[in-house]
Amino acid sequence: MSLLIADQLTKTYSTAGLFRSKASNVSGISGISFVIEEGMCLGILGESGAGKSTIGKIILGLLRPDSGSVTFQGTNLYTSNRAQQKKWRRDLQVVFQDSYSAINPRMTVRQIIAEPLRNYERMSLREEEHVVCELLETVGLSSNDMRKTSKEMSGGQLQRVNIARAIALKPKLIVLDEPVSSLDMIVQKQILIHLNELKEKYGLSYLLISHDVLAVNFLSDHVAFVDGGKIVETIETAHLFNCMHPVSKRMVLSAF
Ligand SMILES: Nc1ncnc2c1ncn2[C@@H]1O[C@H](COP(=O)(O)OP(=O)(O)OP(=O)(O)O)[C@@H](O)[C@H]1O
Repeated sequence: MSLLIADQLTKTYSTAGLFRSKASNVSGISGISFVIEEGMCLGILGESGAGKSTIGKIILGLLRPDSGSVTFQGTNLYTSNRAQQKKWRRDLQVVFQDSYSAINPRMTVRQIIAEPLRNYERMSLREEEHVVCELLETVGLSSNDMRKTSKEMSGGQLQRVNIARAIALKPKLIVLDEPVSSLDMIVQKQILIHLNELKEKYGLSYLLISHDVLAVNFLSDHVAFVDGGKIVETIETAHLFNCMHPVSKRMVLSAF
């Protein structure tokens, strides 16, 4: 069974025009279908306005599609009952682009990472501290970082904290929404290498949403190119240079 199946997702945004009485429809996404298998990374690659964030929000259960379905571990996200929702919220995690805004600045690193553990696991404070230490080491930070707040960390360190939090409950799938876009090149590479190691170590699956061909090329097994709200081409990353669609070609050629 595939881990996640997105089937014919469509979302149209309507905005009421300032001087118009009728609502006017503007673009969104249409007919978006893809599958993510266990242990695999699918990259969703597209230019600004292509529809990437809309797809990400729908997959995370944050934006109901007009039509189509998202099936995660055999459960339809938008018709699931409370018990099923609790399970998929645990197994489906996210790392966003902007590590600072994703984190409450008053919380310590320990509190940030422990939050999902407190929501889902019953453990003593001592056990919690032990797990947080292990998670910090897993993402290349030190247990001494536990008492720091986000203000005392760099963007790259904070993105590692976000990753530690995302893997704390041993999820099946992580949506990575432009996870390295706000970081400098060297830190980008470090984080991508780390995400790849975690994928191998824990058999994690990723949905990598990005405009960055190099990041997608590094981490993904398959790439779906999105343009104008539609998937225009899906290929194995190993064959990236054989892409056929003009938009895919333009993106690939401009990156290398
Ligand atoms: N809340 C909204 N109201 C109206 N239109 C929207 C809304 N959100 C997105 N859109 C439109 O839907 C289309 C897809 O937007 P989306 O944010 O999914 O693209 P994107 O690929 O994530 O872009 P970017 O990389 O710039 O964030 C765009 O044309 C955008 O203008």
